[in-house]
Amino acid sequence: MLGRLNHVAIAVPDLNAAINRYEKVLGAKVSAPQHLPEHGVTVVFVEVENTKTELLFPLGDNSPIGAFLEKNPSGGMHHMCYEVDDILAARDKLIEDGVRVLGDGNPKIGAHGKPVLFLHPKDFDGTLIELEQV
Ligand SMILES: CC[C@H](C(=O)O)C(=O)SCCNC(=O)CCNC(=O)[C@H](O)C(C)(C)COP(=O)(O)OP(=O)(O)OC[C@H]1O[C@@H](n2cnc3c(N)ncnc32)[C@H](O)[C@@H]1OP(=O)(O)O
Ligand SMILES: [Co+2]
Repeated sequence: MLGRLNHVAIAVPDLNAAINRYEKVLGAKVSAPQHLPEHGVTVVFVEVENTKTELLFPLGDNSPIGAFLEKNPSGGMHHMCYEVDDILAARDKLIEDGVRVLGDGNPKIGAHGKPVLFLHPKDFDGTLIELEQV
C-alpha cells in the first residue's frame, strides 16, 4: 500500500524562528507559508534531496497543532506522510483491518493540492500517519 515517504512534520511554537533556523543555520530551501484554514494549520516545507520536512504552526481556534503544542510546548515530531496510489482503496482496507481513520473518513485536500487522510496514532505505535494520494 505504501509508496514513498512524502514528508515528516514537526509542530513548531514559533514559525518565523523555525524558518530562520532552517534557512540561515542549516542552509535549507524553505517554501513560502501556506495558510490552510480547513486543517487549522499554517505550513512551510523544507526541501531536501530525498524528501521534505513540514513545519506546522496552529491557525485558528480549533487547530490540532494548538492541542499538540500545549502538551509539547517546545514543539516536536507530529506525523509522517506516506504516498499511496489509491487513497480510497487504502482507506477501505485500513478500516477493514480495524485502523481508525480520523475525521469523517473522507479525504480532504492537503497542502500539495492532493487528497489526504490521517490515521490514529494509537493504531501505529504512537505515531500519527498521513496518507497522500499522488
Ligand atoms: C493536511 C494539511 C497538511 C499536509 O501535510 O498536507 C498537514 O499535515 S495538517 C496536520 C494537522 N492535522 C492533523 O493532525 C489532523 C489529524 N489529527 C487529529 O485528528 C488529532 O490531532 C488527533 C486525533 C491525532 C489527536 O486529537 P485529540 O483531540 O484526540 O487529541 P488528544 O491530545 O486527546 O490526543 C489523544 C492521544 O493521542 C496522542 N496524540 C495526539 N496527537 C499526536 C501526534 N501527533 N502524534 C502522536 N500522538 C499523538 C495524545 O498524546 C493522546 O495520547 P494520551 O496517551 O491519551 O495522552
Ligand atoms: Co502533513
